Amino acid sequence: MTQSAKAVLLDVKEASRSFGGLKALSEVSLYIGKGELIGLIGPNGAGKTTLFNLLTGVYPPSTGSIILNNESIGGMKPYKINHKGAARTFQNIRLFTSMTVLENVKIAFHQHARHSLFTSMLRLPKHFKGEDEITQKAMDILKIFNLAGQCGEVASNLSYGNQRRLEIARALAAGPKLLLLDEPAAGMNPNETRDLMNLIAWIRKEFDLTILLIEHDMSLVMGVCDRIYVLDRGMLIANGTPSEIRSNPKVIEAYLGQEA
Ligand SMILES: Nc1ncnc2c1ncn2[C@@H]1O[C@H](COP(=O)(O)OP(=O)(O)OP(=O)(O)O)[C@@H](O)[C@H]1O
Repeated sequence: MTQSAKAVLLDVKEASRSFGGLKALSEVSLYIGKGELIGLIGPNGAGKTTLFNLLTGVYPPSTGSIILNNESIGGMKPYKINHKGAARTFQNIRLFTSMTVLENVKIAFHQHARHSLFTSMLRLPKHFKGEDEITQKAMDILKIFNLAGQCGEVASNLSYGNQRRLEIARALAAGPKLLLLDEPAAGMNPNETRDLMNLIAWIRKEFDLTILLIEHDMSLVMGVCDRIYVLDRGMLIANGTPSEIRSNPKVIEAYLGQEA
């Protein structure tokens, strides 16, 4: 796909981020077209999570611009970027572990719900209607992730694989246009990983999503992504289809360097 062939949802231009003397990202430019499923790979410390942190407002870029849906979001607060349509999951799962599975998803809906604090505080009829609607919507999402049967379970009681799935369910509840998944299959066994990848491909279509996926498992990224960006030591060293990336000498060198 060329950049002009499809509407661009995310456009990153020469984004850099330094931490003290360390340049974690160096003038990275990339785009993601609406509806694409894009992989982001690179050796340890390449800057993948830092890029996610810039895209979701954890840190502002030191220089450069980030455009989401034709709007500049670089340096916005995380909740604002979330409202603009970008939701993420984390490398280390971040659930409300003492809340139930259902509550974890409902919280994300509440952050986007229309009923006001005023109606909630006064417990007006509109509040209860809104609450019922949110419970129903949360249950619908949990069903997709096969977690409805465990909706009353405290999140920390779920298996590791299910906690990862719940985190994705929660991100979806925010109604994102762009879903950023940071190693969603980390710690899963091969069967869980395969199921998760099928699910990601399915939700992409069902929810009309654009997805950026960080993943270490190369065969998994190659199998599911339309295009792949490769970072190494903070710089973008390649961009292409899975087969182009597989045979790219710079990519092979970066990964061999890691093993050495
Ligand atoms: N908040 C921070 N303060 C200082 N240095 C940081 C910070 N965040 C990231 N870095 C550094 O920036 C570089 C890139 O880190 P980052 O976590 O983005 O890499 P990564 O590609 O996600 O790595 P991994 O695959 O190991 O998760 C590393 O050298 C890291 O130590």
